[in-house]
Amino acid sequence: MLKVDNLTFEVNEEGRKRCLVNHISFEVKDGEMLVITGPNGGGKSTLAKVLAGIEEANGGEIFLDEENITGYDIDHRANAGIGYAFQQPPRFKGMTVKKMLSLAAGKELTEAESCKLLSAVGLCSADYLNRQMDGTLSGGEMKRLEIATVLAKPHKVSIFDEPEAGIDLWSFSMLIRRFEEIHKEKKECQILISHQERIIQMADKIMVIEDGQVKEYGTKEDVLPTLFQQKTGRMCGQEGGTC
Ligand SMILES: Nc1ncnc2c1ncn2[C@@H]1O[C@H](COP(=O)(O)OP(=O)(O)OP(=O)(O)O)[C@@H](O)[C@H]1O
Repeated sequence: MLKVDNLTFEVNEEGRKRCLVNHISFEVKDGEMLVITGPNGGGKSTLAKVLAGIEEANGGEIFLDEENITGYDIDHRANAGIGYAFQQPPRFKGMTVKKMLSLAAGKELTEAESCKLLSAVGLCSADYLNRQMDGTLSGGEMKRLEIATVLAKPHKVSIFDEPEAGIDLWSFSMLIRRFEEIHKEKKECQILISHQERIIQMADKIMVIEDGQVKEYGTKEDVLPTLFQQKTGRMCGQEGGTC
């Protein structure tokens, strides 16, 4: 189980503090899927980066199965069981897809295992296994490979930031199927950041984040009916304050 208590993260913008994650608390039980949604620039990716240890929280605590992981760096959190797929994945020159998948899995993968992973994200292994993870791959290909690296091994918590972004409809359907399979196994906590209705519909719980704050948080049954009717009244210059 992941438990997040009063998490805050602020940045200094030209001498002014701005709170991007403002006292956020929530929990995700084993087997549960939380979908985080909300307007652009609301703080969803920043929250994901703080959870993964890419950004360091200014306050609050994160527990993974009773273990306080707040002080852990990115490697330590990954070892503790947090898997994270970036919104815009980084490229690695000199690394093949096959090598990257094996590194992500923590063991040398067979051809069949790599193939299964690539199929889950709609890629044909014959075309990709020996490709370099570099600038020759398109944005959508990189995105799908990044997701495959998170799917390469079980995690206690898997975080996917806008998995739908830049992915064609056919690959998206394959991916949804894989998320549903993991969800049915009821072992991992899944956190999906998304604006996509089909993904939001899969959730057990939905959290809406705006201006770094939780605007709605509850079961799908509670949050979904009002979700698509909400309007945001945000004005220029109103975003964010201090934590
Ligand atoms: N390191 C940083 N320094 C300053 N501002 C930042 C930093 N990282 C993000 N921001 C700003 O914080 C706000 C939240 O960004 P974030 O990427 O978390 O939003 P988001 O909810 O994921 O948006 P989207 O739906 O567009 O992906 C944005 O206004 C962004 O420009």
